[in-house]
Amino acid sequence: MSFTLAGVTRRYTVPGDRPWRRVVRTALDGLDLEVPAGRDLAVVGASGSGKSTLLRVLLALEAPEAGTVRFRGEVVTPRRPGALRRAVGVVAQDPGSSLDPRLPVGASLREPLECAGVPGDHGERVAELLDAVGLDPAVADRRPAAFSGGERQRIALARALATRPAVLVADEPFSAVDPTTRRRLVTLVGHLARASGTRLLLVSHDLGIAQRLCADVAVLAAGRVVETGPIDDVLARPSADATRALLDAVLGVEVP
Ligand SMILES: Nc1ncnc2c1ncn2[C@@H]1O[C@H](COP(=O)(O)OP(=O)(O)OP(=O)(O)O)[C@@H](O)[C@H]1O
Repeated sequence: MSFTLAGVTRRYTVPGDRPWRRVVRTALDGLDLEVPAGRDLAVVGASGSGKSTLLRVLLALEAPEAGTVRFRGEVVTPRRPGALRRAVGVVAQDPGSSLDPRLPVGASLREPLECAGVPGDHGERVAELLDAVGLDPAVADRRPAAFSGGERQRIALARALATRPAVLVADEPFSAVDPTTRRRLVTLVGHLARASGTRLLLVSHDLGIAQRLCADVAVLAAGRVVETGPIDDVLARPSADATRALLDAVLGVEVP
């Protein structure tokens, strides 16, 4: 996958406690991160640590105020995303945000193929994608409202994988579904990624899911990467307070 972020700072200016006041929030604070090719990375961290902002900057959807984002060695920006858009599929937390409620799901699956300029009417690929995520290809003419939350997330996953991207970026993709559906989706994502050779870049607050799907982890705190490495080692021997706090929250005990 091969992303390199160097000294990335992203700030937001928000209204303060008086109409004329403004407060600057530093979401990413000189963040450095190397995501090597051929590895699956989980980005974990407490709420507000900057995970979603990191994804938006890394996907060149937002420009940082300082620092650079490189994809396969090339600097990428919202105006010049280079090879990035084609190489990456994205699954959001809420499948509602990636599926147009007015479109039959077959059309939603066709869209990324058309945008990428893939020739043909894509009927076969749409059927293959629905089948791959465990849905009957005959449902292609139904609209998103006809599906459950878990099914919609499967369709969003199929859409993200439609163009056979090199990297699947997923922001808390399992948080809006019930535990049973979540387990099935986690297994499905792992299976599909392995089957298609797609690398995963997963944002999650669930360390168990992160460990199940990714070999590496980067722990974020206050807009910086405070610890990174093989996830089994990091979770067994955490060195950053933020990692210990995440483990405390999962285990319900203090990790020394
Ligand atoms: N569009 C925005 N406008 C204003 N502030 C923002 C915006 N996006 C993020 N922030 C602020 O930046 C900080 C980091 O937010 P971010 O959503 O990246 O964290 P997160 O780790 O993804 O949190 P969560 O796990 O709760 O989703 C927070 O203080 C947040 O309020």
